[in-house]
Amino acid sequence: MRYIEIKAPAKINIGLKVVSKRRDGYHNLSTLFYPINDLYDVLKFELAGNFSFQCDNPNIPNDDNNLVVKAKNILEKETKKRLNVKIELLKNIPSEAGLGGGSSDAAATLISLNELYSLNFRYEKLLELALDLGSDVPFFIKAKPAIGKSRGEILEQIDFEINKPILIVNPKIKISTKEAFSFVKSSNQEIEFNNFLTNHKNDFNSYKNIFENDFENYVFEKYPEIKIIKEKMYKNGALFSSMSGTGSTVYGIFPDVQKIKGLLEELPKNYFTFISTHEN
Ligand SMILES: C[C@@](CO)(OP(=O)(O)O)[C@H](O)COP(=O)(O)OP(=O)(O)OC[C@H]1O[C@@H](n2ccc(N)nc2=O)[C@H](O)[C@@H]1O
Ligand SMILES: Nc1ncnc2c1ncn2[C@@H]1O[C@H](COP(=O)(O)OP(=O)(O)O)[C@@H](O)[C@H]1O
Repeated sequence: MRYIEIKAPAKINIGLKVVSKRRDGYHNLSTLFYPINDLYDVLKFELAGNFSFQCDNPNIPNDDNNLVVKAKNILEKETKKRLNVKIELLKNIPSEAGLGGGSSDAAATLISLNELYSLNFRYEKLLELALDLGSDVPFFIKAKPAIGKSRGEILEQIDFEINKPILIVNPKIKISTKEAFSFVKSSNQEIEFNNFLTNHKNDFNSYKNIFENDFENYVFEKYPEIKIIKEKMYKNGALFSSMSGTGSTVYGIFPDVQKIKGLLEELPKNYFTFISTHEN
């Protein structure tokens, strides 16, 4: 095999509690990661005479600071092999948006190069390498709905599917994850996902009582425009709405696409919007 093309999906966080601050500077989290399979970046890998990397979005780093290049470098260090590969990245997922785009690209690179070069790294080893690249990266190795603990690397996959359309709105406000963590207050509370979902899986209306995002307080106060998006989601019939990750993306689960169309009319035209109907 000389060529691999792969889709790197976005994620949303359904509930995101910052449980406690750790000695290593990171925070323990309690969240449910959910992949958005129909919103994805595309990565192309081709064996070549030397290494090259190209990204179609000029606002994303195209050097060693790109998580794709970092993932390639980590594999070179681990295997002590030069990986002469031509990589192309086509971005669709907004960045610094709480949708995990860069993390997903990094995971897709680990998976693809493992296959292309027959490196034979197993799932557990890939998870370890992924965590060195970022807290969100381990989830994307499988990209299946999972409860995340610790920094996000302790993953419990669960049988969970949202069978309703999800509207994703990004107001193009960039939020640094590091900055958001520096302002957030730890709650010392974990979300009891398994208990709750056993009885309320499809009862999206009841999610708002239990699935909170601890970053909303700080982010909504700094950028009231983001809070307004969530309010508009509910006003237009969302069953559940929340900010994803550290923002600025807000998503809403709706009973039908018709209600979403009404809301789209009300949103500024420069916003990024996407309706996920869960197709691949
Ligand atoms: C908050 C989450 C929730 O899914 O999503 P995003 O909003 O970024 O998408 C993630 O945990 C983000 O993961 P990721 O974007 O990989 O973060 P990292 O590169 O590991 O860390 C960036 C910075 O955020 C802080 N950080 C991150 C994760 C964590 N569990 N505790 C932290 O304190 C640290 O200050 C770190 O230096
Ligand atoms: N492949 C990539 N795609 C997007 N951002 C990247 C990538 N590689 C590195 N970055 C950097 O990572 C940061 C944001 O990553 P991203 O995953 O888009 O944010 P978030 O986790 O908030 O969704 C930005 O500072 C960006 O410059």
